Amino acid sequence: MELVTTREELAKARAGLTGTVGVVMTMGALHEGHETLLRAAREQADHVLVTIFVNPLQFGPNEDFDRYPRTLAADLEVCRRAGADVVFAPSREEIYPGGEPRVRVDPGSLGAELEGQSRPGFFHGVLTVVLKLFQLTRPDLAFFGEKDYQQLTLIRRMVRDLGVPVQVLGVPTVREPDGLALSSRNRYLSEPERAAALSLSGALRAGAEAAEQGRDAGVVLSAAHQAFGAGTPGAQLDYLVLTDPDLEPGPVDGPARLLIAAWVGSTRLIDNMPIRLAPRS
Ligand SMILES: Nc1ncnc2c1ncn2[C@@H]1O[C@H](COP(=O)(O)OP(=O)(O)OP(=O)(O)O)[C@@H](O)[C@H]1O
Ligand SMILES: CC(C)(CO)[C@@H](O)C(=O)[O-]
Ligand code: BAL
Repeated sequence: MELVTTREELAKARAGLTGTVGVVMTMGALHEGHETLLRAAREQADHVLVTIFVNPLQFGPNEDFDRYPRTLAADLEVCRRAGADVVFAPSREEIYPGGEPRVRVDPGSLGAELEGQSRPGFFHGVLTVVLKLFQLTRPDLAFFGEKDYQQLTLIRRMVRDLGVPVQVLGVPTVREPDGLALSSRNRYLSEPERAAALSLSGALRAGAEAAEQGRDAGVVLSAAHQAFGAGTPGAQLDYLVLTDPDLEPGPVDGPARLLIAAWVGSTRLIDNMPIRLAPRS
């Protein structure tokens, strides 16, 4: 496995990869969720390229950019174990040599909703760096987690709308045995906060169960709200919504997605689950 930190080194390493290349983009602090993405890439592409970059552009002024966990040595071990060929871990200057870019990718109206409402500019930052990393790594396949479902949806839209020559593949969310979605930010949680964080997956599970019992969208959503309220105290709801699986506006029917975001202490967590509503008669 080769570690490269400059665009020039990356270009050389990329030129040496013959066959198909799968990319896994990360902000480091790798966990079993990332490893699952790496394994999916290993299985479906001839070569695996991992990027590790904590992208300042997607953090708001009062967010956790400075304290975001940076664990490069351990991350490289995970990448090696998962069979990555190349790891690109650039500095901020390497990605943004002229300072922060003035031209950014516009995520459209969905970029201002849900995550975008609480994190203004977040998706401009995400899509801009993802597009840049696509250009630098030139992958055939790109793997993103469903845990960040709105991000995955917007990356698919960008690829389609801007004609980026890459196939985007979504990987289902990896969870702890008790249901908590793995996330690098789980490291911030104290023990009582970790218990309160279970309210997110608990709410989604309650919604999914109501849907399995044939309940309509309104009942599914209120079951999820009730379960959230009944969880260990300490989680503050940001949003809990039931939407179309492509996050398109309009009535929901059949396949749908339940999405949640909540604050647990000073940590903001997100989660989501696929839901199948009985067709309305
Ligand atoms: N539990 C998970 N299951 C599947 N994929 C995941 C999971 N957690 C993260 N990913 C995916 O890994 C990729 C890199 O994500 P990132 O490095 O931001 O990790 P993260 O755990 O989501 O971090 P954060 O806590 O900052 O949200 C993204 O495509 C993300 O969706
Ligand atoms: C896609 C990504 C690597 C862009 O910085 C980031 O948003 C993430 O880790 O999900
Ligand atoms: N996991 C998505 C990146 C972020 O929350 O900043």
